[in-house]
Amino acid sequence: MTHRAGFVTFVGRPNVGKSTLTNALVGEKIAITSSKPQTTRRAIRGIVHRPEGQLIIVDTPGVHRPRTLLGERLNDVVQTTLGEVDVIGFCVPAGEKIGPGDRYINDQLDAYPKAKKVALVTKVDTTDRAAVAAQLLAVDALRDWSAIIPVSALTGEQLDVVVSELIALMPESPQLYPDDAVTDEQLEDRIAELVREAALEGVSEELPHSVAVTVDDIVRRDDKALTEVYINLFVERESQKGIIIGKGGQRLQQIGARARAEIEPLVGQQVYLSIRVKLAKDWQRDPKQLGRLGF
Ligand SMILES: Nc1nc2c(ncn2[C@@H]2O[C@H](COP(=O)(O)OP(=O)(O)OP(=O)(O)O)[C@@H](O)[C@H]2O)c(=O)[nH]1
Repeated sequence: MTHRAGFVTFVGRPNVGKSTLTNALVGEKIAITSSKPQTTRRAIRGIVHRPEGQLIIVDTPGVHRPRTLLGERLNDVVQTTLGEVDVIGFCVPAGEKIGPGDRYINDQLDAYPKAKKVALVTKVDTTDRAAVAAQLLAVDALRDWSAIIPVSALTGEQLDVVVSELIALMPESPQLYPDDAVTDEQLEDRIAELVREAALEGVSEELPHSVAVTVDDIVRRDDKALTEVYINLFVERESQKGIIIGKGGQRLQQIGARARAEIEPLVGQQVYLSIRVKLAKDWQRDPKQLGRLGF
């Protein structure tokens, strides 16, 4: 049997379900998701193993018109990734009409002639069969795709088809990662992302973009089965500190509890989580601060 392996990335407007699809295919949460657009900030790699091949999924930020330096850097991440992958999966939700944003991204794909292009009609569970069929036709008219696949990351419908079609498009290659690898993300980065995800839940539209999280220190205690995790959570304005912390520190406590529940299985033991909320004034527009925060 020929073994195939290679890289795929999903592109599409913010919020079309790229990260959720990545997690569903990998079978483990490696990318955080939220109902707020533009949650993903870095290229994250998830790995899918099958006897016939290996897929390395590079999850990228959604493409959008940049309004800040952070926005520009996120678009750069996408451009670099697109130039390096074997297959590009263009995502459009089943229940939303194809608009200028989708067309803009589709046009951009011409700049990457080496990559094979697949269309994924996502979130098919949100609409009926007739609407899905209509969307498949609309997507077909955009370009000559190597495949067009309807899928739901939520119900799992057609996930196996996505995997086998993508592997079939990969070059012949031995395994690129060991059998047990699900991601090449560092533990520290995964922890920071889980805290950011917890912080994004239940906040208003504007705040999510202002939140950045770094891990200060991870200490595995010798005297007991406990890992201490020290987190810095940055906001851009003094007023945002109050929103994150909440009355009597209540919101911050909830954020900590939610994040801890996800971090403990990753670390494999009980976690003490300390989150310090700090001000990094206008960090999204400041090159020096962006650098310090890892962008
Ligand atoms: N019903 C349904 N909802 C979905 C599905 N996939 C994703 N969603 C929801 O759509 C929203 C956005 O999903 P994400 O995976 O964060 O979208 P994204 O494209 O990665 O977004 P960015 O990181 O902003 O680019 C979340 O609220 C998901 O729960 C699906 O198959 N069915």
